[in-house]
Amino acid sequence: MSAADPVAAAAQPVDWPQARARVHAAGLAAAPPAVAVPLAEADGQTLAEPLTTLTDLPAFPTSSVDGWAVHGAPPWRIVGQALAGSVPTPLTEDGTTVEIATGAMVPVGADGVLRVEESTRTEDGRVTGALRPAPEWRAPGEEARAGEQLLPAGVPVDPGLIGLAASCGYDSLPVRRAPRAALLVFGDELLTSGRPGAGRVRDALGPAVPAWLRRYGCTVDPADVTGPVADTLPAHVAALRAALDRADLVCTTGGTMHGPVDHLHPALAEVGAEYVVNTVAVRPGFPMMVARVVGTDGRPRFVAGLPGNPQSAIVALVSLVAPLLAGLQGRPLPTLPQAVLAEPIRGRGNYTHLALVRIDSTRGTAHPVQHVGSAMLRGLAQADGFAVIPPGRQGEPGERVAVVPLPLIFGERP
Ligand SMILES: Nc1nc2c(c(=O)[nH]1)N[C@H]1C(S)=C(S)[C@@H](COP(=O)(O)OP(=O)(O)OC[C@H]3O[C@@H](n4cnc5c(N)ncnc54)[C@H](O)[C@@H]3O)O[C@H]1N2
Ligand code: MOO
Repeated sequence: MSAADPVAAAAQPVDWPQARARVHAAGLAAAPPAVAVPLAEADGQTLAEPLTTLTDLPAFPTSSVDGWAVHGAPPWRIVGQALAGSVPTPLTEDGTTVEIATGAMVPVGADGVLRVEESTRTEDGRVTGALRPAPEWRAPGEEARAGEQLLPAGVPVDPGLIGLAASCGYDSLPVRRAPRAALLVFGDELLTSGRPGAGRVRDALGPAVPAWLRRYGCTVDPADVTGPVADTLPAHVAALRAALDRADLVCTTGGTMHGPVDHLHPALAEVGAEYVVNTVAVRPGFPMMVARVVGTDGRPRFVAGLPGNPQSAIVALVSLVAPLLAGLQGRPLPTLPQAVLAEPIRGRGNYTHLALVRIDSTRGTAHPVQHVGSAMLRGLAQADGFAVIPPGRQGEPGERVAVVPLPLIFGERP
């Protein structure tokens, strides 16, 4: 092996927390510039600048009830109407009122708004009743003052944020667009349909990884999922080049080791990739890696090598791909929730152990699941995430540990 041989560089696994921080920083450094997108297209993108309100919220004194805006002492003579959507004539004369609708601007000079159901009419058609002590309108700025920061940069744009942005005057938002990902599946032994047998297994990652990636906020076009790629170096290099032309992130599955038909590392060398992280001190999934490839346009792209064992591939997704994508979207490194272990979990020596668990969200406890071999997916399909058992430790019942969540929607698993 020469010093330039990427296999030689593979030697030292990086600590799991350090690997996460390193790929996140690499993603952040390569985050594309902000673009303005219409509100209706912003869901799932990432806010690139803090959201500050463009006006006071509310922007004008707003009646919160249907009733009467009054000036002076009762009874009040009706002098007009204030409907939502316009600027009402000021109330200047004592003993006058305008009928007002919920959401209408309260006229200048109003002392109060009387609810319609708490008002009566005098014989001569005037309005009377007792005002409640608390005002029945929303004061300008009671929710926020013009220029006030409502949310920081780096938060995901979701329907709640979109509604808030509309309410404070935005037509478009500065966002970092969702990264585009591609997937290359390596492994001649893989079947893409039918039942496994006779030495051949079903490709479990080609259908599943794009779905996981979309849940991390990526765009994955079905045309960008390729596989199985033939187990030759030229086929790997060609597939990698084609995918790098289209995608910000190319995930690969399998071939992360150095077996006779594992061509990932030599293919990375051919395309001029440099490792960000090459092998991580974590079990399962230690051969996971992330490399950067600078395109002819000068823009960096990333390759994430997920190990072929199916559970290990998902460990690599939650361990490295999630922080990398957070960085590429200008989001902070995801903080990990915690849970209390309900049962012991063995340690894995000098490696961090990521152990599949179900979370009981009412009790805040983490429960190990069965069928968790790195080649198995049965445990994963019932789990909410992975409990993190640090190197040199055992997970003891009652101990509070970090949990890396799978990107599931809260409450999605029964
Ligand atoms: N001599 C050693 N061999 C292996 C070691 C080791 O330390 N020394 N580590 C094992 C570990 S750990 C892992 S993880 C795997 C990683 O291997 P690769 O990333 O090179 O993956 P492959 O060899 O291509 O496949 C491994 C395994 O996974 C199955 N596979 C692959 N792709 C898929 C897929 N899309 N869907 C379903 N199953 C898939 C494949 O058939 C193999 O059984 O290396 C170990 N070896
Ligand atoms: O680390 Mo391997 O991923 O144990 O299966």
